[in-house]
Amino acid sequence: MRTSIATVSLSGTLTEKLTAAARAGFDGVEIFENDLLASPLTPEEIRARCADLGLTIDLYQPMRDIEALPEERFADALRRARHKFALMRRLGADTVLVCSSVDPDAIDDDALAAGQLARLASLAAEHGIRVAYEALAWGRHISTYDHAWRVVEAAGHPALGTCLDSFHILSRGSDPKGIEDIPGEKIFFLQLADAPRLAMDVLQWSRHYRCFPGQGGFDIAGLVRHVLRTGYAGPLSLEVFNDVFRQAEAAPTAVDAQRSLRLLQEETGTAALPEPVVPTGVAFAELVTPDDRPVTALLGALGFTRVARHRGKPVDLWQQGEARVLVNTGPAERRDGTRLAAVGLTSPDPAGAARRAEALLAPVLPRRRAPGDAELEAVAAPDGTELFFCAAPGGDGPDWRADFAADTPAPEGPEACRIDHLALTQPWHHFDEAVLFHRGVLGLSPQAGVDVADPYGLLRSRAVAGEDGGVRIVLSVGAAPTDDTVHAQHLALATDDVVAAARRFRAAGGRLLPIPANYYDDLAARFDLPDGELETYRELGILYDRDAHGAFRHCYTLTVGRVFVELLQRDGGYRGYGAPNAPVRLAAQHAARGLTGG
Ligand SMILES: O=C(O)c1ccc(O)c(O)c1
Ligand SMILES: [Mg+2]
Repeated sequence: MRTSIATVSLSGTLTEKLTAAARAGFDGVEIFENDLLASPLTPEEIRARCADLGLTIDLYQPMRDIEALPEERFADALRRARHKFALMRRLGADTVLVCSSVDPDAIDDDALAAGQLARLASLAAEHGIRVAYEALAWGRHISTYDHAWRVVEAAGHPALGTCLDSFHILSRGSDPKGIEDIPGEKIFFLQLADAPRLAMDVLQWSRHYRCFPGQGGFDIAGLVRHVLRTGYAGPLSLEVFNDVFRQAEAAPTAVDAQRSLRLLQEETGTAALPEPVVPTGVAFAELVTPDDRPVTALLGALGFTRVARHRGKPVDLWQQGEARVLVNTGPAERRDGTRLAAVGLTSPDPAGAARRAEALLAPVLPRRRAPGDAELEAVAAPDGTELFFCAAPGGDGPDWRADFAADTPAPEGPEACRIDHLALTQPWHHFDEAVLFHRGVLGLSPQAGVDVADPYGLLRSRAVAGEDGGVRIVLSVGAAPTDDTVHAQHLALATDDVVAAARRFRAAGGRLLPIPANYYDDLAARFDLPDGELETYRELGILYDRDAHGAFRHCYTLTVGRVFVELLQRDGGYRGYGAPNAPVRLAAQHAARGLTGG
């Protein structure tokens, strides 16, 4: 199906919006009147720009407060309409959206509304224009889609149809099944927006919190299926009023928008994508650093050993148990402090995973490889993290480990150690995009989001995970401006005995994040822990949590550059990430600023 986007969904000037929409692969746009009014381009120039970019103008909008008016006010509305229709001719737009009246003088009389809409449609038809009538969820007398359709049907004019907007329909709790009672050719336009489930005034909710399908709590695919059953053949068009998108750069927002529509088309069976290939494990995490000493001191104290060196690049492989960390001191990376730059994901089908990522507009990374290096498929996540799709050992596809010349066999650790999860801080404009990306591109399932109080702000976080917990990524975003040392990325290592691991780390010279005594006094009140446990946790700075499945113990190293390490132990199938402890951890990290973990 054709895809379209309303210019109001993107930030910038009209020209910037059009360029971003075209580059992201949209076929058309809805031109918002305010964008046109503020543009230095004439309607003819806008039309030419769209044509050059390969975009059709699918809708011009909105026209407000037209129907169910006292006769003298309606005459004035028709005068306005004549001007708009002349403008639309210059623009080359043939469909106008009329939204239901919010005018205090509007009369609660469906016959009057229908009669006036029919007269408006006659005028439109003289200009070769069609009128798509939409019920605003907060319309004065007409606020539901079925009511708007009854009025359109009563008007009985061929140039008058309805515009369905998923937000207005679902925010009111209307049953979208009734859409199937509308003939497809009378649905002149379909606007799609999702939204988080919030208990608030519907106008505020609509104007500030809409998001792209798949990013909120509405069943947009279900609604689209009803629309498709009518035979609707127009575009799927996104109309998203959102305060964050207004501030973000237009180009990535347009890509996020197009990705959301591709996923929606897959879900509704209107377009196919390469099958999702869910990663089964973390093959490695890669740290880039301008100075490897603090990082290698940290890894050494944690029990890692340098086991191999890349044959052609300044990259070392450090290993402990099943946890593998690459330390990259490559010259290209010298500008930034130490950070988690790449993740190797074990994939049952690396080439298939890359094909899906590409079809969903993930930038495919140029291969920085020397002749003879394994040909790894890699794409960039929205935050710039490089994701490498790695074959399982012995599986199909190139083996990343073949690029490394072993210098030491991996030591047998005293207990198992593996990468439990990676926590990646997102640029704050791209949080919802990041969640949709990890779900849609990688096939990971989002868990419930949590908001964590930070002494100086708020941390929003949401985990995405594979079915079996083999891959877990915690996406988070701090209130801007973000403090890199606290809202750093982290690497969480699971062990079978976190107390022993913490003691060994300290004995090897590592420093753990100090946790305030008040936390332990409270822990004693919350949980009846066996004798001696609390004292051990207090001594080491171990935090504790429990859920319906089991217990969780975890502690943190100090931060090196923009990275720190969490040591953790999951018992009895504990599913979370210790969220109740996050406020204390963040406060402790603020208090520890200036101390360094390396
Ligand atoms: O918020 C509004 O006024 C508004 C305008 C036009 C639309 O299509 C819409 O859904 C909402
Ligand atoms: Mg709308």
